[in-house]
Amino acid sequence: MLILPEGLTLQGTSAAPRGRGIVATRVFRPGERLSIALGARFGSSFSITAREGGGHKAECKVFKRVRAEGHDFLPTPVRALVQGLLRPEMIAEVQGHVGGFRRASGKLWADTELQAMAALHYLGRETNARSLAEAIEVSCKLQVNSFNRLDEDVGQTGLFMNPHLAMVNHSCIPNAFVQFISRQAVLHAYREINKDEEVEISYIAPDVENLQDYQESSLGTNESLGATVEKIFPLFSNSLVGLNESDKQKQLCQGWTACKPFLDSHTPAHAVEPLPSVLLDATVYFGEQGNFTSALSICCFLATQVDPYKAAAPFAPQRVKGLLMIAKLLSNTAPADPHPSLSSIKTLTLGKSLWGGISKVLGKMDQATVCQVLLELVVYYAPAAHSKEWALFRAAKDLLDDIEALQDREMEDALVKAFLRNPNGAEERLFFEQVVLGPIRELSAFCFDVMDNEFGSKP
Ligand SMILES: C[S@@+](CC[C@H](N)C(=O)[O-])C[C@H]1O[C@@H](n2cnc3c(N)ncnc32)[C@H](O)[C@@H]1O
Repeated sequence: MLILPEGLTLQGTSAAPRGRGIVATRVFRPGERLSIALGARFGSSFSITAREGGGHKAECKVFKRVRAEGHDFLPTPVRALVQGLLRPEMIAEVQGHVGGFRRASGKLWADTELQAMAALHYLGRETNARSLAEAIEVSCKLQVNSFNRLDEDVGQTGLFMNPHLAMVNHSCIPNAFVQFISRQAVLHAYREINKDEEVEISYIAPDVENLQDYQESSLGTNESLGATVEKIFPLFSNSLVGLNESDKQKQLCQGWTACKPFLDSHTPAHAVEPLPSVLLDATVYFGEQGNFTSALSICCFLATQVDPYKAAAPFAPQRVKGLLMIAKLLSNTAPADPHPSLSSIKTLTLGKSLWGGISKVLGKMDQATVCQVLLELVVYYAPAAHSKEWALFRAAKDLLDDIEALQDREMEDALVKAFLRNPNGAEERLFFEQVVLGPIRELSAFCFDVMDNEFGSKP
């Protein structure tokens, strides 16, 4: 019997077309936490020598068998299944749709069967029709109900299962989303949720850790890319990981060409894939090269022309990340130098007129004030996007401290504080439009030229 947190109730039956679902019994404000759930972390494929303490005793025997066969590694789905079979109570009430898996694709069913056999083998259990059926059911349950996520300790993919969260149904227009904080999963309202309204998350939203069965590709958080802009780029994309510079360029040229139909149509569709992903990859590419100016104009475009359409809530995690990214890049591009030295090859590859245009905007804008406002927005929205424990929240706080320590900014600081106190006041809006939004829009206008310049011009 599931006992849900205050404000939520379980409705429906597993026989209903959508099965059971979670319904709000009171109003939740946008960004408000609906629940914090502890869950079982399954899988997390790992090197056995690295982390085997602290688990279920029976798992030690599994590790011994794996090692005895000359392996030091158990793939995530098999380890997850081993753990699921050892803790059946965690998944007793969730759906498995075994029939659906059997009917789905040959490969999915063959993988599921193979994983079930491997798990039984390493558990030392006999493989007969009954044990195989049990293992297959547990595997299906894990695939239907687990969140696919990275393990922050080891940086590898694992699964997260919580019986409450497993009851949340999918919507392409969700009213809630899940964020992971250490071992907890936090369910936030994405917009206002009314009493008696069903709580729904998107299983396919790229920014939240997705339910595993719907996740074909993920953005991931591979920290190894973080050498350039203090580990912030990896929060965006990892699809170029492992490629050398020339292959990255080639992949981006292909991606940029694939984007052209979306740009050249009468109604440009900037939030439609592959454009957002290609632009994200391009920021990683430019960032790795130290070409922060190009990365900046793309990030400004994403923040103004893409993210607000992909995620309407201003506290949506990707939007908060985008704001911090712009602030970081601005601090890497200041002060603007109208005559870049010959040594700044990456800047010169932009071409004289493009560089001239961007540097003119950088030269006339008040970069410290823009940074300060963006960082204040990050600090304001981060708790609703995630929590105050979010690395982005702390990074923004640290940068804000640096800005506040700057000398001779009393007037600018007062304007920022006035805006924060009353963002809808006429003068304050004007300040935001002219000092912050204006330059960001101007920088975003160079995005396509920057892309054309590096990845091929318009046909
Ligand atoms: C994580 S479970 C959600 C809880 C589930 N309804 C139950 O009763 O256990 C995912 C399963 O719920 C059902 N489901 C979730 N969202 C749905 C939707 N929008 N339309 C139809 N079925 C949905 C599908 O059967 C899916 O495999």
